Amino acid sequence: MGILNVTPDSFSDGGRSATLDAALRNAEQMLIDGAAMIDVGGESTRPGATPVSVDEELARVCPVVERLVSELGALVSVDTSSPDVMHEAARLGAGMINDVRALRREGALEAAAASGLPVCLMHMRGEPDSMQQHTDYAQSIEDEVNEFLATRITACTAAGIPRERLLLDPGFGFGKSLEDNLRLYHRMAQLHEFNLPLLIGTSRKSMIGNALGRAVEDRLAGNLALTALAVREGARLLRVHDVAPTVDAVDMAWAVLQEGTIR
Ligand SMILES: Nc1nc2[nH]c(S[C@@H](C(=O)O)c3ccccc3)nc2c(=O)[nH]1
Repeated sequence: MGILNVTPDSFSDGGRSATLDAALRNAEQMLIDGAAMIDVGGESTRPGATPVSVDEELARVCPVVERLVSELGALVSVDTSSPDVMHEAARLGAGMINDVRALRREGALEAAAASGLPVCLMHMRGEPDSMQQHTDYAQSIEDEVNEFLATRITACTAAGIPRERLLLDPGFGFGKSLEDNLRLYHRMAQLHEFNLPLLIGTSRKSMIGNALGRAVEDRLAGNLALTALAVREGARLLRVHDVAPTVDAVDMAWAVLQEGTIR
């Protein structure tokens, strides 16, 4: 899963059309490099970021989703917590909803159910602008994550979203300390008890920066190590910025795990 940020702070030049063309070129390259899916996010979940209005998020996301689908025939996931954005993106041909708030926003369960799309449920404690204050957990991090995801799966099935449409994501970096992230990564296979596909997102995140003392632009090697481990632990989707190197890391790990077969 290639990450496509369409927040203005992810493009130095600002300007919507420049952003749109740049986004499409970026997405096309990720597809050429082997991405199975493009994740389009219009709300920067940066801690402390000012919340984006729904209209602004729609203005950023919808033109990109529409062109990715119509011009590139891409499988697009939309990284949003907003019911309106879910609805519009599904209408424009998005193939998956990726919600870092696991459909907890008012109306999100209903919008996701109505969309008929697969949904990735991710664990986050609190809200992006407060999550890093709450990194002390009463119970173990892995039990906190499992319990949370179990409740969200129940909420989804109760809202008419069949569990076969769900994917799970432990939410690395969302309200978690380095120790939490490493411990959770080591126990990732515990999530297989739900028998649902796992999506893992660690690309360029501070867990790599903190573990290695690397700036955000120097975290690729760290994430390739994590990628190989995630493949071994049975993860099925890896949400990354650097698609080409990640495809090699996945293929190499897969060749070992499948004893010599390579795609
Ligand atoms: N499913 C799934 N969706 C995701 N969206 C993101 S945004 C994150 C980033 O660093 O990309 C981020 C966090 C904080 C600020 C900016 C960007 N992370 C994930 C993830 O780990 N899993």
